[in-house]
Amino acid sequence: MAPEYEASWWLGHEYRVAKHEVGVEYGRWTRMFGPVFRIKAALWQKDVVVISDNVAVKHIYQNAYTYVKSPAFQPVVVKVVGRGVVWAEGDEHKFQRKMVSPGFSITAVKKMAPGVMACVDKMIHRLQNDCKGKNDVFNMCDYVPACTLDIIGQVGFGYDFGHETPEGKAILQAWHTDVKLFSTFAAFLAPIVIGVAPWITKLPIKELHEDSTAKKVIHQVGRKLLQEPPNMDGTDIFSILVRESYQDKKRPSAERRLDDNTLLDNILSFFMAGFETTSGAIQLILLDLAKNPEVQSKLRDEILNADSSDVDIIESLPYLDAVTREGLRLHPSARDTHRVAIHDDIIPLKNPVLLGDGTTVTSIPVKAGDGFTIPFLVQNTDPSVWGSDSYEFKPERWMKDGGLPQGSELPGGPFSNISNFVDGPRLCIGWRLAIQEIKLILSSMIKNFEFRDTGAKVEKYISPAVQPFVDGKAAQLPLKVIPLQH
Ligand code: HEM
Repeated sequence: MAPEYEASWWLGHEYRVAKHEVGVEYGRWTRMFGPVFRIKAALWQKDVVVISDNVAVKHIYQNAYTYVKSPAFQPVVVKVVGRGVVWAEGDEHKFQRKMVSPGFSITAVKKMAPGVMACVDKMIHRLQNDCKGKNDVFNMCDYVPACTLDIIGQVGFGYDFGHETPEGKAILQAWHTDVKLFSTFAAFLAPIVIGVAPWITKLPIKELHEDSTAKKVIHQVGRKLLQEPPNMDGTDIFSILVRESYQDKKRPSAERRLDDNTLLDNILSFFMAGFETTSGAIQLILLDLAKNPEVQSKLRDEILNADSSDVDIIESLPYLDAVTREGLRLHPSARDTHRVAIHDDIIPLKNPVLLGDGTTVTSIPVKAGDGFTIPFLVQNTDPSVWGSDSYEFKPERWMKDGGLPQGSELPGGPFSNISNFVDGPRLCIGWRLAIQEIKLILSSMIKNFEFRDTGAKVEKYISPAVQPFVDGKAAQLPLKVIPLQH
């Protein structure tokens, strides 16, 4: 158990976790107590087990229908992302996941590359136009999130959600408001109160029932598109999913198809799960590059030498690849994920755990209702696995022989064995698209600009995904931007 004296009498250890930078408290306690320990939950709820033992975490992910997202938050999830794949559990999840997967296949994501590039070019031109002097400082949060939103509009819908369109403006404005709100004490407390008293979500309070701005916009645009015949050549996710269901409608198929509401809720889920996560990771990698000018110029040399706009060539540049892997390792887009067991089970452990009573266990007995929190950054930066420089940004480790730990020492998952996209039946469906976006955005930015650190102390907090903060203000990443002529 994390030290009792560090817990607030009514907020447990949870508020301490939220008040500190992402991963700091989990990391400190893991160093003190090992990869399995308990913390006190807020409002006198059951203790939560914080677990970064890789074998245990894999077990939790692989048994995704035993370890579910907290049912108490479902009404909140519905409000934000609707009843799509992010919300669904059990058989409904299996069904929806199968139906939406064609939208994220290797072939589908490859075909999205020109759309992604068009949005990246728009952002590059915008930043070039805004650069007046040689040493201008820009808040990257005004540029990168607008670009990743634009990308999801393009690849999700084949629709322009650029920052200058009314729809894009409405979603970005709502996002800025939400980011500020999420970092407040009230936002910390609200989900916990809902967890304790789920009936609160049924109270006749307008704000609890009104759809989010993004939900309204996406459904409005989607309904218009659904009136039209399916686009049989469209490479966007919406067209692919409509086509799939359209073909199903014509085929005498026993399989249920996605109804229009579920289809639109899924598109909404891709927006919400895909735009802020990707933009946060890109921004924090840009900060690493600004703080490490020699890495930045090595990367620029590689990009300029390749001298190519061919997406396949850019995506396979070895140093860009190493920068992407290292950047993601250090900057998971979420602080943690939480699961609740719906029936009794036994979780195996990689390393035995010494209990408070002096006994040692090699597995954890689980009772229905037990809660587990998996801290992403702790998993990616374990010094006993990555070495004493585990917190440092060193892309070279991905390139040199023997620079990487054995796969069996790492969390696992679809990309580089790092924790960012989780694993098992609920692993991030958009991970290939995210990697493509990160590489294409970084390569264009580094080719066209030099980024320098301003000396501002940038910190990482959850709001609701990991965000850069300066002086307690959310969505702040000031960087000196110097346009380059080639
Ligand atoms: C760097 C970028 C990204 C990161 C780090 C990331 C991370 C994650 C994580 C950790 C989860 C699991 C959450 C949980 O179960 O607690 C997840 C799920 C999901 N992600 Fe991503 N994501 C990224 C980009 C994207 C993109 C670009 C899309 C789509 C356009 C997307 C769509 C989804 C969806 C739909 C789920 C739910 C999957 C399911 O439950 O079956 N993500 N993502």
